[in-house]
Amino acid sequence: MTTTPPDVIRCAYAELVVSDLKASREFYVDVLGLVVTYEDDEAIYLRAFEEYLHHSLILRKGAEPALAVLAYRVRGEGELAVAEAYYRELGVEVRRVPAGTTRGIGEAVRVLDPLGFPIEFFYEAEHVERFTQRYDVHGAGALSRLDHFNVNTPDVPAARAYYEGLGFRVSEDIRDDEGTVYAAWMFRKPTVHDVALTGGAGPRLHHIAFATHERHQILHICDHLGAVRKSDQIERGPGRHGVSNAFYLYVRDPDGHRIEIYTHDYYTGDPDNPVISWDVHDNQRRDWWGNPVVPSWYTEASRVLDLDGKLQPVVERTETKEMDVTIGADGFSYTRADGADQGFKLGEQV
Ligand SMILES: O=S(=O)(O)c1ccc(O)c(O)c1
Ligand SMILES: [Ca+2]
Ligand SMILES: [Fe+2]
Repeated sequence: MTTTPPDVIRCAYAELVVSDLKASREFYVDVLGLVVTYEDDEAIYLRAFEEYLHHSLILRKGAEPALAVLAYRVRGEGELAVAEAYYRELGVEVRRVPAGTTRGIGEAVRVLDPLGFPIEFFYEAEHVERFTQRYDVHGAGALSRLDHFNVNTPDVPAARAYYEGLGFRVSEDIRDDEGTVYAAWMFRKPTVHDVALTGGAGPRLHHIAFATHERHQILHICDHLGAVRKSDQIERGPGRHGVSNAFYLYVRDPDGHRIEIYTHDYYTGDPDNPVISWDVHDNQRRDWWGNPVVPSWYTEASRVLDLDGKLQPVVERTETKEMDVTIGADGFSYTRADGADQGFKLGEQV
């Protein structure tokens, strides 16, 4: 690449297509407590309590539940031309999007990136009230901000190289002793990640994560789902991640889109931030307490749309799959890496 990449600040918003706006509103607003910035019959624009840009999540009514866009904020309007040149040199589809194409967002550049994801770069956005200290409207499960995207892509090293080209750095990864890489976490903002690359058939959206300040807010969301008899929307957790050290919960929205609620990861902003590499057979990598990763977490994810709103085909992963090497007949995970008793968990337990 001869051109410099756009200066990305952070992950900023996602647009999800949902089949039933009312059912989705009950999930994202009534249960998760996101704030409605604007809504009409076609779409709902949502933000978390610390956010002052117009939205960090759009729910758009449509027949085919899918990811419509992942948007990154860049450091200034001038970065749009940089993004345009960078992606034209990559040889992928690039479009200039006039201000207001997306309510609340200024001029933007949209690309279908080399991994097959619809990505937007923007700077200008409408400011709305920041509810940081509006404790009178925070629920007991208040979400503070969007934290990261997690995407399924078949070739993690290739995806990592693409994101490193964009100036993202790796904070943690999961690999085996043959050198297969199963996942990588990459950041621009000084936290563990803005985007995670999860080896698997892709392009697919694995999840979108919101941060809370406190673990008890995550526990309240679990209790709230129990109270409305929607505990089946809890997919995995609550628990403590090995990678990132975050306390976490995964829930599935009415269309099956996966949302993570996440708190307590760590600062990564210094140039010499040490990269943490996990052995794929370490049973504490994905849950520090050794609790099992439910198979649906490995297999299910949301399809993505191209820039014209058509479903993108999915390419299977050709390298070994994490689920195959850690659970099932050939799978194993240890709690202790060496010594007589390694605390093996049999496949069906992990
Ligand atoms: O399950 S992992 O500990 O690998 C993990 C760490 C951070 C995340 O955001 C995540 O979704 C999953
Ligand atoms: Ca706490
Ligand atoms: Fe996550």
